[in-house]
Amino acid sequence: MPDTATLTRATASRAAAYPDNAIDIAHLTKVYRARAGQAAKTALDDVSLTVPRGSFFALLGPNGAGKSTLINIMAGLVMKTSGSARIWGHDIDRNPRQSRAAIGIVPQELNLDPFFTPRELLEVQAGLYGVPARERRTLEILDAVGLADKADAYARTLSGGMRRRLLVAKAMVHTPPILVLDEPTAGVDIELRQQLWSYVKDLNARGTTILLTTHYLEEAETLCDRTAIINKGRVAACDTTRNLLQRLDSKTVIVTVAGSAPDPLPPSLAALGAQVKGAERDQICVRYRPSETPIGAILDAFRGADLEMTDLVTEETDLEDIFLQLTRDAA
Ligand SMILES: Nc1ncnc2c1ncn2[C@@H]1O[C@H](COP(=O)(O)OP(=O)(O)OP(=O)(O)O)[C@@H](O)[C@H]1O
Repeated sequence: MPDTATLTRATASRAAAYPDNAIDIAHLTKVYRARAGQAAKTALDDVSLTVPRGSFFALLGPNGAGKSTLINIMAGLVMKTSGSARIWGHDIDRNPRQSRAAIGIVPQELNLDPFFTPRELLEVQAGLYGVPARERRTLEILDAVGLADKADAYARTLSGGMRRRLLVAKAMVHTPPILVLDEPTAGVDIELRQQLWSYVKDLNARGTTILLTTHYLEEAETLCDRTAIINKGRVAACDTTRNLLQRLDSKTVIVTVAGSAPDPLPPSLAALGAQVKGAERDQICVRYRPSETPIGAILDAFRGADLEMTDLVTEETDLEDIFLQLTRDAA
């Protein structure tokens, strides 16, 4: 039977192998130095955030918010000014090799050597990461991203969507527990986008932690369980996507009426801030806070106004509303 010391050692090594947080960033600041007539630029300003192991995490922010800087620091490509970052439990300063090995990065740019075939590219990449030949999964990975039949085609003959998927494959050769995708679906058509997501979702279901930056907020909303919004180098919000969506406490009800809406609107509807919309002026919209106004009270106001309702829909707040509000508030 193993003794207590052995058990403790085993537990400790399991904890190191499976940290609670895949990424732990504390008080990270990056100032790009002034040069060639350009002033110094603070790209990250005291950023702290954690990405729990196994999560599908969205990192959102407008252009220039600091997302690429953050990713590049994690990948060991950009030097931080201050603060700390741990990748899969490895400090990027103290254990740079281990922290780099724990992460696979799919970059924004389609930077592939045009004279290599996908098979060669993955083999070279596996070599760079020191993956022994017998442990390489070149064809399996190419198959997973739908490129098995292009294994021996020159990269320059691949379409933009295929190159994007090849970059995902390249980031996966060393089987990192964390995959970072920087704007992976920019310029990728809907079908290929879905194919890419089905692969990435599958990776996540099998335990890979995913960090995604995207401009497609609906992608973040449907795929990601947690979301951080960064703006001007600062974290404006970081929460479960569901909590963020509830944060605005705002919904809109749109009622279509027979004929067109009366002008002016009856006082009971005007008091709710109702607005008339639609080419036929037959839609009356009311934006409300569900925590303050029950939907029943709004419907009562419509009934009281003696309008014939022919249709009714409610619209939830989406991530775009939250994103706009948070990035506008900080502007
Ligand atoms: N090498 C650099 N030298 C000086 N300033 C830089 C450098 N790289 C980035 N910046 C500046 O730092 C800020 C953050 O840039 P970063 O590329 O990290 O933002 P981003 O959120 O990734 O933007 P995008 O969505 O457009 O890629 C920007 O103002 C940018 O101009």
